Amino acid sequence: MTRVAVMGAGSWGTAFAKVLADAGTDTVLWARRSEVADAISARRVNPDYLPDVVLPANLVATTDAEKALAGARAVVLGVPSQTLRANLAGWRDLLPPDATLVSLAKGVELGTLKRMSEVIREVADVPEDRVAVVTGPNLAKEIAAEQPTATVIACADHDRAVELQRACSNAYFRPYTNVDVVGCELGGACKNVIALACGMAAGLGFGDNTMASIITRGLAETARLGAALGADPLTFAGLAGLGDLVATCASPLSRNRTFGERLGRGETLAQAQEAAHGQVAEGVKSCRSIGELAARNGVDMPITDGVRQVCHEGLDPRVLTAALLGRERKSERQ
Ligand SMILES: NC(=O)c1ccc[n+]([C@@H]2O[C@H](COP(=O)([O-])OP(=O)(O)OC[C@H]3O[C@@H](n4cnc5c(N)ncnc54)[C@H](O)[C@@H]3O)[C@@H](O)[C@H]2O)c1
Ligand SMILES: O=P(O)(O)OC[C@H](O)CO
Repeated sequence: MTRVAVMGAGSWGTAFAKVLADAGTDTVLWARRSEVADAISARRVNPDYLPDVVLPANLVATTDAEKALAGARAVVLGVPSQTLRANLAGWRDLLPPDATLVSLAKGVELGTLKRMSEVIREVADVPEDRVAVVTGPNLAKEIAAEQPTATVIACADHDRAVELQRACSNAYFRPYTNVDVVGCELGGACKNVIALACGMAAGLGFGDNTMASIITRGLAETARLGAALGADPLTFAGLAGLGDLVATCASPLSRNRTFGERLGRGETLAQAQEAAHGQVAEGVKSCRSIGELAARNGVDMPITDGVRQVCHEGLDPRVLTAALLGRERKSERQ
């Protein structure tokens, strides 16, 4: 792949740009703020998001979207889910014809209930085979520290997925391809909500049995939604499903898990948001859109619904625990 533009110099956009540059791919990183682009150009560091990481010398940073996008074979979108539509609309006229549009975001849009690939197709007016998704157990800070990681590149067009796979394969980053875009995206979006629940459990002082139970039942409700929306059930046993759930639910680096832990310790939504210092915990918004998507498709997602009630209706996490355990008894397969 000749050239890649990464749009968004937050934690993951910056780390993924480093992955591409370390793979030998000609990479340009677009930052919203000139301080960030200047620090990357002058000092090889992104002080706001990855202050301890030295970025590769071959990574170019700019605030000029036109310059970033010119001649790009792939355009990687590294902005938060709920801002993707507006950001992409601003770049639409600059997108190179036939470039692969790649989503890094893990969420479901509020209001439209669309997955990120659906938002991209709609805004950029491109067919599904031009849209890819990168997802999996990918905590940005660990990847930026070059710790070994696998990921999934999902695209309906297998050849495009392989092209991107080549562009980002390096000594510490191993991407697999998958044609199940729906399943991969749902896995990435739903695990943020389940990580909030695991964080709440940790904040309440519960241990590993509780975590394992939430992860496993969280996977069950994610897979139920996937089945209703046409995903391949096996995707949820892979990196985009179980892999990302385990990483996010267990890691103190996860913003979603950390946010949930604060709620579990009794902080309000506003207090937890303030402590997040503007870093995105996608599950806080996506618990609403995923819940609505589930309801629209007649799918029961009790953990997701409980997280929504804690975040947006002030439910006490202890009351949620009692409510989840007190539900009607049933078979594990239901
Ligand atoms: N951080 C991770 O470890 C990680 C890993 C995998 C996937 N993701 C996903 O990648 C997406 C981006 O996450 P991130 O961690 O890079 O987020 P972040 O908060 O670290 O950075 C967001 C970036 O988007 C830019 N941006 C553009 N428009 C914005 C707006 N209107 N509001 C806020 N920010 C705006 C910000 O300037 C910033 O550069 C999320 O969907 C997240 O779930 C993150
Ligand atoms: O920090 P989080 O909770 O957004 O999770 C980061 C990644 O999605 C983990 O794969």
